[in-house]
Amino acid sequence: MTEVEAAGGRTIGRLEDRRWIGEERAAQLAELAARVRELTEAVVLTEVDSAEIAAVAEQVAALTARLNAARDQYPPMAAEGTNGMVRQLASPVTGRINPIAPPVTVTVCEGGVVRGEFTLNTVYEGPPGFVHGGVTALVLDQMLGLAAASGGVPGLTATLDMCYRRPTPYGVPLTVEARVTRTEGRKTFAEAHVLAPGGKVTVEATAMFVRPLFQLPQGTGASERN
Ligand SMILES: CCCCC/C=C\C/C=C\C/C=C\C/C=C\CCCC(=O)SCCNC(=O)CCNC(=O)[C@H](O)C(C)(C)COP(=O)(O)OP(=O)(O)OC[C@H]1O[C@@H](n2cnc3c(N)ncnc32)[C@H](O)[C@@H]1OP(=O)(O)O
Repeated sequence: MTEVEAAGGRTIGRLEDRRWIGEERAAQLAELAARVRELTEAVVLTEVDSAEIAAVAEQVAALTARLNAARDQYPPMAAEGTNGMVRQLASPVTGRINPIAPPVTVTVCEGGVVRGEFTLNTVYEGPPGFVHGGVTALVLDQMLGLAAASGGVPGLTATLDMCYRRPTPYGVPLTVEARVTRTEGRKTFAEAHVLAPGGKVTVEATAMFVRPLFQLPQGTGASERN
């Protein structure tokens, strides 16, 4: 397939280097990731005594060693989709198998419009009581990139501009909507926003994606489903 060269001669996007996992294994890993998300929040919120913390730390280290007993060099970034497009299962935003992903559930609509549903827990706190602005930027970047890939030209983020209108609450369902505004050659422009319950916009973003001169892997030009 493709060999993609980036700065420093490093190659990216060689999908043939990745393990392609099936639905059953993806679902099993998604279940594990969900348990680890709960663990992460429990670590942040726990009030158990120090002996218990030490005991749990030992057990978690043992569990990590069990998973590392057989381990790959790369995430299984892609699994085959029904339409021949790849699914980035370990995305830090949409990846069901990645414990640091909220994860955002994505729907790709017609005409470069992408919609996502997600809830952030206390782990993502920035200002007390609200979501960290870098986390909403992460989510918006990914959704803008997906809009570009599905309705414009797939590319890397060249610019990302954020406008924080109101603090974003955690622990409640949030919506993110992104759409392509125009395409000029290798450049795709897109806009997006995050909506709190009740429909109030908390964050707006605009971005420009540039299709790199190196060849992108097959499957990056349309929808990403998780
Ligand atoms: C993208 C897919 C990757 C593979 C994934 C595989 C499977 C997944 C499947 C589906 C996924 C689909 C979508 C992915 C979703 C989200 C994406 C995540 C987004 C990221 O997480 S991505 C990481 C952060 N991102 C970078 O790591 C970029 C580092 N950067 C570069 O790699 C280069 O910088 C590059 C390529 C951007 C441009 O480089 P270049 O050499 O090709 O282009 P060049 O300089 O010739 O510019 C051409 C024209 O763009 C204008 N231009 C360029 N840069 C500009 C700027 N900053 N401001 C204003 N204008 C700018 C010029 O002014 C000129 O304009 P003009 O033609 O009018 O003169």
